[in-house]
Amino acid sequence: MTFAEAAAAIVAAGRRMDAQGWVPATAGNFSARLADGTIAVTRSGCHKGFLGTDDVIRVDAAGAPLDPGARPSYETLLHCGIYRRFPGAGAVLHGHSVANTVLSRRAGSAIRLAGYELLKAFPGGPTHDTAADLPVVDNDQDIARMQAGLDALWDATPDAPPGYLIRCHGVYVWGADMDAALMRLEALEFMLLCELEDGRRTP
Ligand SMILES: CSCCC(=O)C(=O)COP(=O)(O)O
Ligand SMILES: [Zn+2]
Repeated sequence: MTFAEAAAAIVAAGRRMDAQGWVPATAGNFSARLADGTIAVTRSGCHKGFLGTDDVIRVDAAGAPLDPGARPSYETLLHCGIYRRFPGAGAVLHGHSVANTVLSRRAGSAIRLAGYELLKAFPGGPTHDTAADLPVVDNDQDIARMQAGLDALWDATPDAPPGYLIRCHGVYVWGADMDAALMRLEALEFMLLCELEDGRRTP
């Protein structure tokens, strides 16, 4: 994928996520892996529903901007951590929805999603009759330290699903390309909203 293609896909993903209310204020960040191993990632601090292609920045695999004056997402190292660990990851999405934020506040170290038809959007075969334990990690303003915790988690759980929640913060999801990442994110947010609604009805 070229930088221009990645930037266009990132801008479109931002509009789509904003339409769902998943990137309030300046929340969220998105990226795509480029053919040469560098990464296209959103600029820090802008509204992700109104991105232009000049709000997409190129960084190296360690997160350093190729243009030293550019300010990539504060959470760029989490994107780099996903690309480093998962060679099949081509795009990463991060959003702050009500469902993922509320559920992560109540959760322990994982949220079990079981029996949903939409689990077919995740690895594990073409069946709903399965479960995914979505990791929940504590929020930390030290992003490198948070990534070190995620690396330890993935070492211990190599079959973890392609996503995780950060407590009281948001979700990260990835896929082979932007369309696959968006499909997973939509499936995951749907299931999380079901869990939230279910919890509201349960006394
Ligand atoms: C107001 S949102 C706080 C930062 C954050 O969690 C986020 O997703 C956006 O940060 P970025 O640096 O990528 O704009
Ligand atoms: Zn965030």
